[in-house]
Amino acid sequence: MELIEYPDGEMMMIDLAGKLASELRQCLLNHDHASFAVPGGTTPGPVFDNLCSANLDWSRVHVMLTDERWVPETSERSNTRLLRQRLLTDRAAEAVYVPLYADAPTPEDKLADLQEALKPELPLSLVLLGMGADMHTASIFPGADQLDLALNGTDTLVAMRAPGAPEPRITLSAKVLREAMSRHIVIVGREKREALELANGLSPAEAPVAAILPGTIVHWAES
Ligand SMILES: O=C1O[C@H](COP(=O)(O)O)[C@@H](O)[C@H](O)[C@H]1O
Repeated sequence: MELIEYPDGEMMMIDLAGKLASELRQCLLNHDHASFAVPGGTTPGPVFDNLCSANLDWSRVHVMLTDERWVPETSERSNTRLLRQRLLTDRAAEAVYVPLYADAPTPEDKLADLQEALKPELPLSLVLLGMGADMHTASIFPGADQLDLALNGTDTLVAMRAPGAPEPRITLSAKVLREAMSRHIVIVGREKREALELANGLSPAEAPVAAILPGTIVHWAES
């Protein structure tokens, strides 16, 4: 893992958006499209605000989430809602959106269909991830019912429930995240920095983020 420390969060979000844009441009030079997975939650909004106006051929960028909470887009908890409001706007409105949610009572109802739709996107070109203070990344949570499948299985997507997650989740598996061509994590705050350092010495079963740290660039700012 490589750790980049920034003097402040605003600078980090601008710099990281620039790095992601330049990786996407580079990828589009050599491929017909780029598959780009991004997190939800509270952290990535400002990265999206800076990235959505980047000058690149967004019509050849396929954007998807690393994980989704199984709630409709009308919910404040919907990661898709965040993505539509903050990333798939301005120039990035031209991007192709690959959904990780469909209207059905449980993620298991749509798992096979969503997984099928992801096939042409693999391996992912570029992944941006978040991390919780409990050391989960995407929706791979410690103590989750399908943790072993998400960490060690060969499926692309895993549906799961976890003590730390208020609703059912669907998540890209550790295998898909590890096989991505390029991987970044963005975190803010002392608590998450300490969690990251702790995770570095733990097993993925204890600290799921540890499963994808090797080869990952972590971007951190204190506030
Ligand atoms: O629930 C989630 O949590 C993680 C971390 O979120 P944050 O609010 O602490 O930044 C996020 O990366 C993931 O996509 C999301 O579904």
